[in-house]
Amino acid sequence: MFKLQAILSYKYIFNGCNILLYIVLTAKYALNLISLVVDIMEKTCTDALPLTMNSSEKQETICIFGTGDFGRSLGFKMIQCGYSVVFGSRNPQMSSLLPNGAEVLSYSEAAQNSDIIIVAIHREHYDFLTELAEVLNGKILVDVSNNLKINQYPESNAEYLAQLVPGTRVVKAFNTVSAWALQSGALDASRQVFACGNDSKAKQRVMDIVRTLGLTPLDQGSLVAAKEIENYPLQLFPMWRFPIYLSAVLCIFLFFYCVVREVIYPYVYKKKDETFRMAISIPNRVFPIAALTLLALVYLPGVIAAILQLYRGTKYRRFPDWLDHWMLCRKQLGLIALGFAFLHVLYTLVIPIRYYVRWKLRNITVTQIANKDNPLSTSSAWHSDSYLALGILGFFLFVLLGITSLPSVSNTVNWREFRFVQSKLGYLTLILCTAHTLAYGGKRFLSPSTLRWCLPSAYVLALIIPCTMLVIKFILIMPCIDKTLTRIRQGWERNSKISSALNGKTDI
Ligand SMILES: Cc1cc2nc3c(=O)[nH]c(=O)nc-3n(C[C@H](O)[C@H](O)[C@H](O)COP(=O)(O)OP(=O)(O)OC[C@H]3O[C@@H](n4cnc5c(N)ncnc54)[C@H](O)[C@@H]3O)c2cc1C
Ligand SMILES: NC(=O)C1=CN([C@@H]2O[C@H](COP(=O)(O)OP(=O)(O)OC[C@H]3O[C@@H](n4cnc5c(N)ncnc54)[C@H](OP(=O)(O)O)[C@@H]3O)[C@@H](O)[C@H]2O)C=CC1
Ligand code: HEM
Ligand SMILES: [Fe+3]
Repeated sequence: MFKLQAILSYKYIFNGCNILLYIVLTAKYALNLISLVVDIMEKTCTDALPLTMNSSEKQETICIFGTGDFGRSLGFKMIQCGYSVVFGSRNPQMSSLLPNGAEVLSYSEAAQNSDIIIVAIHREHYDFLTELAEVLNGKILVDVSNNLKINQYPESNAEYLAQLVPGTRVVKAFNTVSAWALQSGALDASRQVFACGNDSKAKQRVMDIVRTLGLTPLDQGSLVAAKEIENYPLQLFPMWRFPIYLSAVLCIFLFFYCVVREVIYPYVYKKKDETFRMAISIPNRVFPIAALTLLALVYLPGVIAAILQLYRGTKYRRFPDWLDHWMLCRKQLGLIALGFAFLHVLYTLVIPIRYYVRWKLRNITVTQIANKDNPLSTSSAWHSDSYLALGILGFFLFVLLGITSLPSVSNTVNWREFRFVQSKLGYLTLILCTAHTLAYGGKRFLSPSTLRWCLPSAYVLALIIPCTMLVIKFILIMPCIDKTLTRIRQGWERNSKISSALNGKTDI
């Protein structure tokens, strides 16, 4: 008994010691943690110091020519960021519209105050700058101008400015940010500022200013790039145009195809009014078919490119323009396809609450009650469950592809991971969606009873491109062909081998 008590008290003491030790250790870790936090805070504070010092250092004077909308907005932003701003104007009186703290002088007086001059004037009014050539000599002129039309002038505005005042160093920048966004602070659109110029020091200084204003400079090279930069704000979704036209044409064609089969045909033969199908049934054919076809068209150019490379025996020859263009708008094609797949899923979700479907179900129930002998068909249950499961899995991967194409996500994965998702999982998505459609068709596939005016069911059309493409892809990944293709992609050339062999023969 005593022994037991002794053991127990020993155990308590031991436990007490353990707890004490635990408290001491916790306190020690807590102290360590606090000192670590203090360290980090001190470090952050000292790291923050140069920033505050920088802001006092950057009391640089910038001259802005033109007191119009853009000049004023840029001046406002620059003063906010700690620069001192001098405006050059035809009428140098201080207007209430100009930002507080700015100075307004005549153009030539203003130019003498800074070696960076932002020309916030329309190109049509640049002529007077030739008179200021002497004052402007050696200075950095920043051309911010835009045109009203793409390729409006033979040369870019920035190159024109450089020709007009040859002694200056012209840099193109800021044309992609709007006056409104600069002033309201709501830079929702784009923070990117494309910059180009022949003098790299001048370009770097302008890019430093861009950075200080909280924008992101993107170096586009020499002044030759100015034309492209000037066209950029005038373009309206250039990479989206072809995918949008293509999907519109596809949807219109499919819609009329289904109307002929499912509305006009029953009306002509059975005098039945089935026009209500145009609201949900037909769109729920058009959208999934368009989604599957567009998804196949995302992967088709890769297959065509591979065939071309195999045929040519080299990767060093350019693809035809149409293929290049097609390759470049695959992302947009894919995202439109994803949009259509979403529509298909939404239309599918409402199927059970449709009046027509409920009416049909009621009728089926009544007939079932009449002839009670209607056992569960396991094969039908398998059929419907399997095509639905394939659709759900396909849709899941489709959404995954869409998520990885968001810049915030794609920036966090490396190139190999991105290719894996986009290429490998992309093909898997295509296989699952094609299998979903094939399984949906089931035994009815190509059965003559489904033909109406010789037109097959719409989903048969949906399968043409994906199936053809998958068969070709399957052939391309056969080891013998894949090996040649991989060698070609690694730089091997068939002709150079033949020619070197020939050279070898002549040598002998
Ligand atoms: C929802 C959705 C979102 C998408 N988002 C994006 C996106 O954000 N960004 C994007 O780029 N695409 C996106 N796509 C499009 C598509 O997923 C990708 O373009 C995908 O990489 C295509 O895979 P692929 O295997 O056909 O082509 P790739 O892997 O690009 O190959 C195509 C062809 O390029 C050539 N090639 C490939 N590698 C080499 C090499 N090393 N040397 C020489 N030639 C080579 C070959 O000829 C090859 O056949 C999206 C698609 C969908 C459905
Ligand atoms: N507004 C915007 O959102 C953006 C504009 N830009 C570019 O910025 C430049 C200025 O645009 P914005 O401020 O909107 O235009 P505004 O018409 O509002 O201003 C232009 C300014 O140019 C000066 N100017 C000099 N000479 C002449 C002249 N002969 N006739 C008329 N004006 C003259 C004027 O200033 P003063 O009276 O003081 O002499 C005038 O206020 C343009 O090249 C434009 O393409 C670029 C990106 C966005
Ligand atoms: C959650 C995912 C999905 C579900 C639940 C689903 C469900 C369905 C259903 C119920 C049908 C039959 C529609 C009808 O009777 O008219 C159908 C057909 C079809 N689905 Fe899906 N689907 C899904 C995803 C997808 C995806 C991602 C694609 C392709 C990109 C796709 C392509 C098709 C096609 C082409 C048809 C045949 C259309 C027709 O001719 O009627 N589905 N799907
Ligand atoms: Fe395009």
